[in-house]
Amino acid sequence: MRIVLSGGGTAGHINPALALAETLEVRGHEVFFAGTPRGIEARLAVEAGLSYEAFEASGFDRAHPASLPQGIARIARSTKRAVAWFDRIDPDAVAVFGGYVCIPVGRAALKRRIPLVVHEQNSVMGLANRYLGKRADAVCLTYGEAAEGVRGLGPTVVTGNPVRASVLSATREEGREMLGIPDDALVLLVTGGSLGARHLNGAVAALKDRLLSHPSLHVVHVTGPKELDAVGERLALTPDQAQRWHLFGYQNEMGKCMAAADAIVSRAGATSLAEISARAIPAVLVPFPHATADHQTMNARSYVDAGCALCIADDQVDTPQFESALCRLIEDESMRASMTAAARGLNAADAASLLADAVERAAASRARTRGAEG
Ligand SMILES: CC(=O)N[C@H]1[C@@H](OP(=O)(O)OP(=O)(O)OC[C@H]2O[C@@H](n3ccc(=O)[nH]c3=O)[C@H](O)[C@@H]2O)O[C@H](CO)[C@@H](O)[C@@H]1O
Repeated sequence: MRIVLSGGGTAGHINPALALAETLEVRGHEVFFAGTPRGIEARLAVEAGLSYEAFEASGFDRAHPASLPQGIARIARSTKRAVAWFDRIDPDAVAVFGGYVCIPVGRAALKRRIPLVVHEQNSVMGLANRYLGKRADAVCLTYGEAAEGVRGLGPTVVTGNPVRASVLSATREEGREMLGIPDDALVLLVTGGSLGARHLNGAVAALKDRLLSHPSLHVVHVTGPKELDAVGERLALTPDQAQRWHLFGYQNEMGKCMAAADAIVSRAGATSLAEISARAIPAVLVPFPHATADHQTMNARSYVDAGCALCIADDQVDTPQFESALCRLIEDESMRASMTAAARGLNAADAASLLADAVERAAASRARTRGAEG
């Protein structure tokens, strides 16, 4: 079958689509990716070897009211182009993962009666997914609660959030070799998600001396592409300290970094959480407080309730509460062991497979319709 995947804006929407693409390709399907011309998806999907088609799409910027008619006109043009593209490649199903680019791609699927599957990573549905989900053949969820209170959604199924093979299969040895970190060191990974988190970066940097007072600790600090220089300046690492504080802007080998880590400090983006639980890494989570409907705090809840993470509110990261949570994570080996045990199995290990099943079911309904028409 020929399947089109679409998602854009941040890696949190894109990487689950890439994980699904891996499974669909193993099952013998041909996969295409539709994203924007300049978004991060253009790089990630092409690096993953997928055939890429670009469509302009943008949201509404409240500070610039003129962006609304411009955005609507752009979506109308892109929908028309996506319809023409579908007429050429004749896909059996379209699966969308969130981000504005999904609106023209999803609308084109509906116009051409191509089965549409929506995947929502978060505990609260995003705008594009909510809009398309009402007419979708299947709405696949990571958290069942995401459908609560959303009227008129298509049939829902909880699949979990698919994790890429590179994250699942990386080994601790590979990770440590890539980072140049000895086997007996304790490794703390710090990440603010694909865009980075300035506040969290600053709070961790402020604890530099405290953290490095642990003689065996190495910090792998993935700052976000735009934050690297500022964090570097703030840390002002001496050559000796730089041996144990490994700084990256965007890390292409996140799977290896996770495999190398004994503990993690992270925002609570849904895709990061799926990866953290798939690798069962003890975590301190600091949800981004301004995410739509505070969905990161809700994403984090099940991990905290299950006992595999501590959660610190963003406005507490400059207080002793954050410092003591971090020190506990590093120093309390038995707490880490019980967090690891609790994390195993929290995110459905078969999420990619369940989602691929849902896409295949939707695609098969089109094949049946074609058969009946023929
Ligand atoms: C500010 C905001 O609204 N963020 C949203 C965005 O976050 P964001 O894009 O940050 O998404 P996540 O934190 O969930 O996932 C980040 C993904 O990027 C990868 N990665 C990250 C950094 C890096 O240097 N290299 C790398 O490969 C991670 O391994 C992971 O696969 O999408 C998520 C999933 O819909 C939402 O839950 C988040 O709320």
